[in-house]
Amino acid sequence: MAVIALKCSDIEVVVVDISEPRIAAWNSDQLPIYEPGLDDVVKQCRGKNLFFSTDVEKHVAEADIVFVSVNTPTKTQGLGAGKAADLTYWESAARTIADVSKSDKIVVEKSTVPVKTAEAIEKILTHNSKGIKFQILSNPEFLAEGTAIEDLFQPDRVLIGGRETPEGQKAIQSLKSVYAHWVPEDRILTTNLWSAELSKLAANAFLAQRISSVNAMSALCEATGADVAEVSYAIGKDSRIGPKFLNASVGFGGSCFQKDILNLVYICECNGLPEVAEYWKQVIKINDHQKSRFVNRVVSSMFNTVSQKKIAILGFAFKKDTGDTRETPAIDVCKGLLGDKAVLSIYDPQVTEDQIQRDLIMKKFDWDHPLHLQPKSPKSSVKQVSIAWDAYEATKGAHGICILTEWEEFKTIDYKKIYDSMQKPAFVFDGRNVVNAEALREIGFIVYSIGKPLDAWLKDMPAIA
Ligand SMILES: NC(=O)c1ccc[n+]([C@@H]2O[C@H](COP(=O)([O-])OP(=O)(O)OC[C@H]3O[C@@H](n4cnc5c(N)ncnc54)[C@H](O)[C@@H]3O)[C@@H](O)[C@H]2O)c1
Ligand SMILES: O=c1ccn([C@@H]2O[C@H](COP(=O)(O)OP(=O)(O)O[C@H]3O[C@H](CO)[C@@H](O)[C@H](O)[C@H]3O)[C@@H](O)[C@H]2O)c(=O)[nH]1
Repeated sequence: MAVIALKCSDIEVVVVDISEPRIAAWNSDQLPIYEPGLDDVVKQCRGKNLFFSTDVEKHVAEADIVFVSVNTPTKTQGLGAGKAADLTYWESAARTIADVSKSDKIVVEKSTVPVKTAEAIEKILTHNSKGIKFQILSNPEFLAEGTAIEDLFQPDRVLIGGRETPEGQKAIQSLKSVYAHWVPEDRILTTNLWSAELSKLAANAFLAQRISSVNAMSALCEATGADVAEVSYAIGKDSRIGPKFLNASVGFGGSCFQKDILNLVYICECNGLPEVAEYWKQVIKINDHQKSRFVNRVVSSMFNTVSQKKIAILGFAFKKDTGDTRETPAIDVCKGLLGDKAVLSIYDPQVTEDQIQRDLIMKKFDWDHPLHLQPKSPKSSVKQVSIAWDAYEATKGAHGICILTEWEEFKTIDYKKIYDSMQKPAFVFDGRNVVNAEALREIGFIVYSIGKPLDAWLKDMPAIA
């Protein structure tokens, strides 16, 4: 919304949210999320044509176009628990729109939703409409965190789905004219509603599938002596495959991939397609396998026990350039190591202590609810976990280091200084392939890099899954 405000000075944008602390933060100098370039965009428009408010009803009533970007968590109870999208917040937003509207509106699905959600939303809106006309459009968001501003300034495509009626087509044109302020026309795709809704789930499923595919290969590389970076490079040269999104890792995280695939799996099951559902489920199974394979590698390399050993965790966010920890692989890796009684010292340049403690205690899927509905701070903290201010403090006296986020600073820290302060033998388990393994081996470290030929030490201590 901030980018729309920046690019369309003739449009007034009001962002409304039921969370008071969040809106207060958006109105302050300390924005509630870390995203490169965002501060600058907000500062340029806030108070001019970009406003943040908790007065949902007033601003919805006044708007011509309402973008609904509320959370769509995975259901934790009842029908479809663990898979289906929980549309409680969406339904509540739609009811608010229906209740407070006094003029015709375009309602845009910006949240990622199951296919056919627009049909349900239409029913809620028209049921209470008092003669007011609503047009529903699907306009899924494809930005990635960490590069959100770049992605929004120069999107590969903007996708708008709408009804095939004259009113639907007119609404599509209205939304298209917003993006046309800065996006070339040939990058604005228009489709029917269901294609737009499904394309979002399909895009994330394909992207996640690429990572699970390369991660599956990484296991085979370790077993055979192949190097996953060389394999990725070689296959990426095939223009049909392409070079992007082929980095092996400790596993994918983030608020979208797992949730959206589970949602896709559920939709397949509901449509009588169990084989298709099973196919997509494998993407998540491989991702879970990759995380537990990493934990097993750490434990087995360190004489099959990490009990009471200090392990430094470098990086907790789900990727670099964000403070977001939703579904970060670091949660499962840390829980796995804690299960083996390790003592963890965690450092991440953008994640707070409170957030890390909360993540290690929170139940699966609980993170995806509005802030004020989540537990405020952990009832108790995980005692074997401490948070460090930098990589040197985190690694002091440690037996091993796990690199779980690819922050640039982890490439340039002084590993000799770190080695000297650690217990010996000193281990580095690089879950993001960011370090120069050879240089670290020369210092004296035993190094494990995902999908790379194994040190003699590691070969002698196979990780049994
Ligand atoms: N984060 C991403 O990079 C990304 C990218 C593409 C799509 N999406 C999708 O966008 C949606 C939102 O994701 P997010 O990461 O911004 O989630 P989020 O949890 O950070 O934000 C959702 C906000 O909606 C507010 N909210 C809930 N119910 C409300 C209501 N009835 N009225 C007003 N506000 C309400 C919450 O308080 C919260 O601040 C999800 O469907 C997600 O899948 C997210
Ligand atoms: O080669 C790669 C690329 C990514 N990742 C990991 O995959 C996860 C997701 O990364 P990324 O897709 O870059 O970030 P997200 O912000 O989750 O963005 C995804 O999810 C968004 C929400 O739906 C979509 O809008 C974006 O298009 C889609 O890329 C992260 O843990 C990455 O570290 C890898 O392990 N290897």
